[in-house]
Amino acid sequence: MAPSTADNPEDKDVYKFNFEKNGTFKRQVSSFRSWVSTEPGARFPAEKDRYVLYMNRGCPWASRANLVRTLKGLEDVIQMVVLDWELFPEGWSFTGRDGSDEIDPLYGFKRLSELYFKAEPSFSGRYTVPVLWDKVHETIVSNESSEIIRMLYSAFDAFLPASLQEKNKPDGGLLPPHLLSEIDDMNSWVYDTINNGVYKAGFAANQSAHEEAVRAIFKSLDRVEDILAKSTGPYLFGSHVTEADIRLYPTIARFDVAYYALFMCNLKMIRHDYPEIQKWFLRLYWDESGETRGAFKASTFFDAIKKGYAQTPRKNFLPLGPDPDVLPVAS
Ligand SMILES: N[C@@H](CCC(=O)N[C@@H](CS)C(=O)NCC(=O)O)C(=O)O
Repeated sequence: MAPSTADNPEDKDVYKFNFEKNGTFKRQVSSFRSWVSTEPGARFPAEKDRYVLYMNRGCPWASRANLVRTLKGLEDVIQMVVLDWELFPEGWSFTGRDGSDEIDPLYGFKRLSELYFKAEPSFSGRYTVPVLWDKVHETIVSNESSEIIRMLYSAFDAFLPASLQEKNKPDGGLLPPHLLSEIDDMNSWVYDTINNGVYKAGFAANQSAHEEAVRAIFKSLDRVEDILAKSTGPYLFGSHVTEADIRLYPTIARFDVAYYALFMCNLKMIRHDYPEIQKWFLRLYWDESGETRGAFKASTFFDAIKKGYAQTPRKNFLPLGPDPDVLPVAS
């Protein structure tokens, strides 16, 4: 039987978040932080058919992991399991709805929490996606998407054709060593004010925390717009897709369809107000070339995104946007 939905999302324990003193939403720090490695003797060696990515099509953090799995062509190397888009009171679940898995194919579980308890019987944190699972040690390697994606860039390259291996890619691949510190710098403000910023806006405990988050989002989107306008190529760091594009993309894909209305990030829309970001987004979404092979579109599920965010609790914030409230008469 499919798990039941709480009538009022506010009643769900899963939506009882932690906040800073000023009311800013505080995300849990991920607790499984091991790495798949090609080093001899590694506890989690890079092997084909050994690891499983548990994901959810609405979640931007899980989607970035799915995106990199597809971008790298790892579909036959790393198994993927899809949970329902709805966050039930018991957490992420297997229902078979909308293309998700009916039941956990490994252990017959109905909830993601069961996997967490299999890995660590005393686990007391949140049952988040994505999860990278090791079928040999029967445990979670990592539940931190920023680290999972870095594992996927090159650890499994031995199982891929030469053209998909990072060492053969022009300009150093998805995380070029010469751009590492610049990409890390960008990741840090993009995470704080955009990727996680939208959650700070939507899940703020009070109006002023909401407003602070919304203003920070648009300040950073202006900054991204400027970076793209000055870029020497179509992407954030020039002619090739890098981690910076990968980490920005899931939030931009969700912006107009979910965050604008449902998290009240409504000072501006990407499609109408940010021409450079819109051009960048459409290029990535529709690209079928050898550079991405359709991976961005293939990892974007608007139906699950809308349904997933529509079931999150609404707060009665006073909307900041649109800005201005009314446009001048057209001349
Ligand atoms: N830092 C984590 C965050 C993952 C995360 O918060 N995922 C959300 C879904 S978008 C989740 O699973 N939430 C369930 C919960 O908090 O109970 C990552 O990037 O992997």
